[in-house]
Formats: sequence, C-alpha cells, structure tokens
Amino acid sequence: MSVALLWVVSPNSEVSNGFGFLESVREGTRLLDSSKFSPRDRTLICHGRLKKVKKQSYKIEKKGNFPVLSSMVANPAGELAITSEQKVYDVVLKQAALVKKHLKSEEEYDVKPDIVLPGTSSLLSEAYDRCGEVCAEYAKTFHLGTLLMTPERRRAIWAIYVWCRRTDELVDGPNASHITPTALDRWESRLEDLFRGRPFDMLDAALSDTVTKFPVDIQPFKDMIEGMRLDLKKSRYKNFDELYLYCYYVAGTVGLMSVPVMGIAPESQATAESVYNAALALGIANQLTNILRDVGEDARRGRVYLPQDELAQAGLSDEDIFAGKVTEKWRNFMKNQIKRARMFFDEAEKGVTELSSASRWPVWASLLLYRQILDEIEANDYNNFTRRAYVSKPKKIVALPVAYAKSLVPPSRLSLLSAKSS
Ligand SMILES: CC(C)=CCC/C(C)=C/CC/C(C)=C/CC/C(C)=C/[C@@H]1[C@@H](COP(=O)(O)OP(=O)(O)O)[C@]1(C)CC/C=C(\C)CC/C=C(\C)CCC=C(C)C
Ligand SMILES: [Mn+2]
Repeated sequence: MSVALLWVVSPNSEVSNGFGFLESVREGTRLLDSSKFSPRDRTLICHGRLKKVKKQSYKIEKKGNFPVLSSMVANPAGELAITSEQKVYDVVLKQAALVKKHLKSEEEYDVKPDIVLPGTSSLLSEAYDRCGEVCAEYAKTFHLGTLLMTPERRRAIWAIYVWCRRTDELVDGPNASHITPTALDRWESRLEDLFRGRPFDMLDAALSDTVTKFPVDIQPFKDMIEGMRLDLKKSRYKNFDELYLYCYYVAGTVGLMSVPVMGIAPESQATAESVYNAALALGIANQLTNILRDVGEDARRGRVYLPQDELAQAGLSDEDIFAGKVTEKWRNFMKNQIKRARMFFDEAEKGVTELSSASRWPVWASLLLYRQILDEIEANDYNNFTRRAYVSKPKKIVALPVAYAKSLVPPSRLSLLSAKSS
C-alpha cells in the first residue's frame, strides 16, 4: 500500500490567489491546484493521509498533522486521482534508489571493473572530446563551469549534454519539419541500444560509456523523448498540471540525469530524494522561464505553452497572445507566472549546496543566470511578444564570481532539505 499526503482546501478561504493554484498551501514545489477540488472537498483546510485504493486513485485515510506531499485530484466521492507531480515523483524515487544501490556496491567493490578493448580507449576519449566541443559551442558559460569538475564527471556531463541537445534539435533544429513520431521511436531504440552497450555513433558511444560508470537510469532519457513527442502533437496546455508534466519531460529530466554524475557531497545530511527533487525543480524553473521568455516566438509558431485556464481566469485568450499587446491584464498575468517560476528556483536553491563541491559552481551559475531572465522580462515591462529577454554580458560576468562564492558554502549539518536519519 502506498501512502501519500494531502491538504484539502476551502473554497471560501483566502488561500487562492485567483491564479489557479494556492500559494500558501504548498511544501516545496508542490502546489495544490484549487480548481482540482470539488466544492465539497474545499470546505475546510485540513491535512489528510491518503491511501492508494486503485492504480491511480487515492482515498483520505486519516487526518493528522502531516506536511503536504503532493497535490491530488479529488472527486466528490473523496477518491483522488494522481497528478503529474505524483507521477514525476515516482521517477525521482526510482532514480534516488538507484544511486543508493550504486553507493552500496561501490562500498562493496573498491575498484570498479573497467573492461577496455584494445584500441577503444583513445576512440572513447576522442568521443568525449567531441562532446566537450559541442558543449562549448552551444553553452559557453556552462562549459566553463564544467572545467572545475573532476575529469570523469566533466566528460560524463558533456556526453549527457550532447544527447539532450541532439534530442532537442530533432524537434527544434533545422530538420524539425521532417521529424515524425516514427523518427522519435527510432531515436528511442537507439537510446535503448546505447544503454545496452551498443552505441550507434561516436557521440552515443560517450554516453554509452557514461551510463556504465554512473548510476544513471534510462527513464529520464525516455521521458525527454516523450516530451518531444508531446511537442509534435500538442500546442496547448489546459492547466498547470499538464504544463508541469511537459516541463518535467523536457527539462526536469535533465536534473535527474545530471545529479548521479555530479554527485551528492559525502558530508551532506540531505536524503537523495530531496536532492533529486531540487534538481527536478531547477529543470522546471528553467523551462518555465524559457516559456515566459519565448511567448512571442512560440506564438509565431502557433504554440501557446501558458496554461489555458489561467489565461482565461486573467481575462486573456490565445487571440490576445497573437495580437501581442502588453496590457494591464497581461502584466498581472505575467507577474503571477514569474512568481511561480521563482518559487521553483527557490526550491532548487536548497539542493545545490548538497551537491559535491566541484559540481556546485556550474549549477549555481546556471541557476543565477537563468533566473535573471525573469528580471529582464520585468525590465522589458513584460513585453515578451516582441522583445527577447536576455542577460547582458556584464551581468553574466558579475554572476560568475557570485556563483563561485555560493559554491564554497558546504552542506549545512542541519539540512534545509529532508535530512537522512542516521
Ligand atoms: C550544470 C548543469 C546546468 C548541468 C546540466 C547539463 C545538461 C545535461 C544540460 C542539457 C540541456 C539541454 C540541451 C536540454 C534539452 C532540452 C532543452 C533545450 C531544455 C532547455 C534548456 C535551456 O536551453 P536554451 O535556453 O538553450 O533553450 P532553447 O533551446 O534555446 O529554447 C532548458 C530550459 C532546460 C535545461 C534544464 C537544466 C539545465 C536543468 C539543470 C538541473 C540540474 C543540472 C540539476 C542541478 C541539481 C540541483 C540539486 C539543483
Ligand atoms: Mn528548445
């Protein structure tokens, strides 16, 4: 029996900010969506323990003083369907368990067996070097940050970066119009092959090697491909729950792929789950920011990633987005969207300190730089229709030493995240 926790929310209480989610009813990144609760269920705020009754349905078992663990969809019978957050949390738990298993096996065998066929080692290092070059070409600052990592970690992160970049290019690159679901299926079977040690090309070979050295699960990679499938067939998102799942697919997955390589600090008191949760939050925050920055550009491609119900609540529609006029309604709507993206960044911050020391700098740098895009949207008076918010070079240069200083802070003995029980 699996048990999750819930807060049921009153329709008359002041917790709803009219934005489709309840900011005061949250723990970490998990927000309760008021619209998901029936009026009856919204009659009081309480904590309840949920019992899984069917595959995707939960029942309130017992009230008590528990923290919120996830948002659930309730029907009038009191049964609750699982939300995107809960589905994603299952992947977090799976990845965290894999890391624990890996740590245990590392303790058992001091030296990792490394089978190298004659002549393959230089090919492999060429493959990794090529990944490094691609990474430097697309993401200079990030590449710079990786130089602080140990050589093994750095090249593994490059290999993951390149795979993600290639996956994104399938739907966002020059050949995007020729990409079909079948092409994505082929990309997925290539992924399965490389996880089985049968890479298709040089860049795949680097990742194939990485996944034998670090406890990386295939699921986040498959999920990223699923996100690309979604992009092919879907151009509107009904509500934040749908958008959250999309953000997990295309960006939250990156956090889950990277942490097993970057490593958690040995002195960290935080649980693996909580660090993975923070990593997931950083991916979600980045993707939400990306969406807010690119509203105009996406609209010109016929895409509106913003939650339709929240647009409607703000008195806006797709037509307003296509018209691209900054109105008071638009500013208010954007203020709320930015606020939510910042909440995910705040959640992510708690986890960065728990990473191994050399991995903290690139993560802090990426967090600080990406978060500043939100400030730039504000500075552009919320005109994300015709102006692309970007962080200027001088601001980037200032952010790097700030990120470095932050990266020197070691994990606290009393973690802000849920702590391991000793
Ligand atoms: C240190 C660090 C940032 C490591 C991640 C390295 C890595 C493997 C990056 C892959 C990024 C990638 C190419 C993803 C493909 C999908 C995609 C393009 C997502 C968007 C990225 C921004 O790209 P850009 O601005 O170039 O977008 P356009 O294509 O131009 O529209 C995303 C918005 C999301 C990327 C997500 C992350 C970088 C998540 C990072 C999270 C971690 C590294 C976890 C950190 C750990 C803790 C505990 C907080
Ligand atoms: Mn993209």
